[in-house]
Amino acid sequence: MRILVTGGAGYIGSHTVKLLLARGHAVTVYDNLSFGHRDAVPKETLVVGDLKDIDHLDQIMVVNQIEAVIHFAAFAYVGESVTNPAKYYQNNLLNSMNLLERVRRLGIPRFVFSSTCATYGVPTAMPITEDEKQSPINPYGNSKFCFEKMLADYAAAYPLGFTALRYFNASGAAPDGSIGEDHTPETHLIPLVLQVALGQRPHIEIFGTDYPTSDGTCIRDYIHVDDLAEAHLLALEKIQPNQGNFYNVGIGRGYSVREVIQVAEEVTGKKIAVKEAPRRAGDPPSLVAGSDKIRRELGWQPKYTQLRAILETAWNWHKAHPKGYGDK
Ligand SMILES: NC(=O)c1ccc[n+]([C@@H]2O[C@H](COP(=O)([O-])OP(=O)(O)OC[C@H]3O[C@@H](n4cnc5c(N)ncnc54)[C@H](O)[C@@H]3O)[C@@H](O)[C@H]2O)c1
Ligand SMILES: O=c1ccn([C@@H]2O[C@H](COP(=O)(O)OP(=O)(O)O[C@H]3O[C@H](CO)[C@@H](O)[C@H](O)[C@H]3O)[C@@H](O)[C@H]2O)c(=O)[nH]1
Repeated sequence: MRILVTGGAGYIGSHTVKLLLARGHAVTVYDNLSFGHRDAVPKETLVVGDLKDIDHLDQIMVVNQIEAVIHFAAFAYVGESVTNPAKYYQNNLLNSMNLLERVRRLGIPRFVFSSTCATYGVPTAMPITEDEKQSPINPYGNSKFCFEKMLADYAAAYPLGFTALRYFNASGAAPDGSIGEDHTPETHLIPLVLQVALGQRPHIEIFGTDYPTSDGTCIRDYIHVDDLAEAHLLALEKIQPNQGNFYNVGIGRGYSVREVIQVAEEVTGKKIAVKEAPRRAGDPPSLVAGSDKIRRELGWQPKYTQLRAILETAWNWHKAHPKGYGDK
């Protein structure tokens, strides 16, 4: 398939591009490199461009005879979305909407969207199934939720098929050590913990120790980035015109912030200093995936089911690339 990957030079995008290429697809990456990295993708695949330059993007889709779009490009910091919602609605909703409209007009039949468990807000039951009411508690989650609705309306009215994958917490790195997680600024728990292990930070702050969880810290479902990548390939194969599907993608087991730190100490063999800090705005206490639907309907099966194995791949990447891609 000839596939456009927006945000393909980013963390999850680059791992998906690697898998798409390995499976013989023709890939065009469209990324403005605001967070992505030139070295994260083969240079012949990369078009540097911004989603808001919609005519440029349209031209790229026409020239490359695109048959499917995987849409990763977005801003993804939950905390920042609370203080700067405009930035999130502009990029994640308005720019996405413009892309979707061009996709429709060009008659491109397949669209895969990076959604998130942040669309559920504070769920009523755990693990979270796709039937859970979506009630986001931060602007980031709202921006993704609105776009899901737009996709559903488009698929009902037009010959477009889509799959929205609601990722839980992406983590880990390619096992061959070639690509990994490098955000500037870094706000994600696992890379920050590993930066402490590398001696690049004095301690990790634990955001909130009074949550209604087993040890008072937030619980998340950490899913290996290659297992996420595989979900995109399976989704692409199954998309049908006029149909839309929503799937949770997680391993179905939650780890608290303290547990992540403990496993990181085991994997790295280093003591990780911690500092207890107030809660971060917009964080739900616990998010764990019920992913039966994607297992059943797409035959998806995570290869990484233990945090330890996930952290080992992340640690390999961070040890070998202490400055990440070194371009920011
Ligand atoms: N990381 C997670 O745990 C997680 C969980 C759930 C959902 N998601 C979603 O998955 C997607 C990818 O997340 P990620 O962690 O890989 O983030 P990332 O920041 O590494 O990747 C996003 C990419 O999009 C690009 N981009 C952003 N705005 C753009 C624009 N206007 N034009 C062109 N390119 C643009 C960035 O340069 C970057 O390369 C996002 O949509 C995010 O919301 C991520
Ligand atoms: O220095 C830190 C950083 C994070 N946390 C906590 O660790 C957990 C995980 O945080 P983080 O790694 O920042 O991920 P999330 O905020 O859960 O967000 C990620 O996962 C979401 C799905 O859960 C996605 O939608 C987002 O795009 C993605 O950034 C949260 O409870 C944080 O409060 C800390 O305690 N200290």
